[in-house]
Amino acid sequence: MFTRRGGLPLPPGPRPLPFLGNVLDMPRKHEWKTFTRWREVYGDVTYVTIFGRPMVFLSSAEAASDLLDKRSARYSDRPSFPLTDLIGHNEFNFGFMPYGKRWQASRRLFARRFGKNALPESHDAHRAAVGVLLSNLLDKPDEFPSHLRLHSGQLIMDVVYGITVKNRQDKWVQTAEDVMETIAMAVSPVMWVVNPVPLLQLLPRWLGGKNFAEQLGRWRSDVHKLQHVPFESVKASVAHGDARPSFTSTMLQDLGSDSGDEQESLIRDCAAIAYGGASDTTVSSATIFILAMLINRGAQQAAQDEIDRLVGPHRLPDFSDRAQLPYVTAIMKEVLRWHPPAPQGIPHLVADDDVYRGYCIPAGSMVVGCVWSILHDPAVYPNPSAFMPERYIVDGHLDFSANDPSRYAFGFGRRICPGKDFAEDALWLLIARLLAVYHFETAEAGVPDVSEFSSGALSHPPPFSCSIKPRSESYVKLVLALETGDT
Ligand code: HEM
Repeated sequence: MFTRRGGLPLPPGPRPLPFLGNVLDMPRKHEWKTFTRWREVYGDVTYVTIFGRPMVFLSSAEAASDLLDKRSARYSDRPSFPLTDLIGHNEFNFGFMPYGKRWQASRRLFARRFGKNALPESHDAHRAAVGVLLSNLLDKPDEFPSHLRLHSGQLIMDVVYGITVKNRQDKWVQTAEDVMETIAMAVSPVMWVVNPVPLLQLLPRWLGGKNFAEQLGRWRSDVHKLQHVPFESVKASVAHGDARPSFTSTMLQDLGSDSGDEQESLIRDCAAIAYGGASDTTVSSATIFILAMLINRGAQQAAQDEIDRLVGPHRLPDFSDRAQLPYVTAIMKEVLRWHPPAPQGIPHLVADDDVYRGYCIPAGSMVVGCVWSILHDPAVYPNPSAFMPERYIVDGHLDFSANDPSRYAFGFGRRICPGKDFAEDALWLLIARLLAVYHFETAEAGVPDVSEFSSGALSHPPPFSCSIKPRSESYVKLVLALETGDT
């Protein structure tokens, strides 16, 4: 099982086959379950190879933090993903760029709108998007999955481009959803090292062969549209002097007249990536929240009691109430832990040979922080499969200093999600306001099978139905007043 390299053993892992390596050991679905099982069998640092390419799986907080956080200078590169590269993401998407100057410049620019200090600039957009969500739920509660998608599309289009999205059929939302679906597939573990394109091109057309080349062309064209079309529209508005405030318009206005195309393309690319990073993750976490409320009715009631005591029925909870609503915040944290939307994060790449606990970590290894396994470690989160917000409440106070799920759910080191605090704001307001206004109850079909979350880079709960009813007439009036702007 151990192969020596530079005199040191490689970390343990499943026995590889000649040439193929561990290709047959790689999971095809519910990857997080396999990675957690590997922890039980081989320990929290597991080594596999696929066609000679080394991969290291870190499945404890200690191992992930030792390498990806504390040695981040060495562990912050990205492997290339064959399909994302073919679609063109490596050319503009800093999430897939190698560690380097363009990546650093992108992160700096991104932080100007999505960093902690800039968060209040987006609060009105959060309130507006949640307002539309509350109102849509009043009209057509059964269509909540579609309303959640609209909420995330509206929020991010508003913040990034100042564009008002009216419905899910909106062309911007459609394009972004298509692009995101492709990314999620292209970055899923089965695609980490296998390039499916040459194989698929060899197939006859009736088996998807030539169609796949056409499909690739469509994907590239979607990416191009997402990257250029909304940006060009904002650029034109800035030139006319009638642009709405947004990440893109502010950054373009701040550009000096002598700044070149390079700076402008950086703004354009960061804007497109913000949409990509935010849309599906926000939908997934919001849907997981609703599912959790069906499963743990006690948690729903406890949060509503807390809101009733502090806020009452004549206004909606707001960001200024956050410190006084610890149970609502605990629910938000537990949503991120119970089923993290990105269960195995995005793999990093180690630039040079390294040594950890006496093992050699070879240069060029793909290094995966197993987010789900870490957040389901029973030593840190007892009874990990239960949805238990009270695990963050100590002596009546919110305390997640020892077990904050956000330390892992958003990835690691210098690559940690740059939208982390924005995402928490979005999820917190959505949870606080939905719980204030609505009761969530199991529909006739019953509670869905929670083991059936979708596989891949971004994971969603299985489709489920749910009964959503206003908690009182006074909340109905509040929501109707939001519709008329009469608040
Ligand atoms: C619940 C919501 C979210 C979750 C769970 C999440 C999770 C993650 C994870 C696990 C990574 C990989 C980090 C790593 O490589 O170690 C990541 C990267 C990234 N996320 Fe998020 N994210 C969320 C929301 C957002 C939002 C709202 C934005 C934009 C506003 C965003 C933008 C990005 C970008 C641009 C990257 C690439 C960073 C890089 O490679 O340097 N994410 N996210």
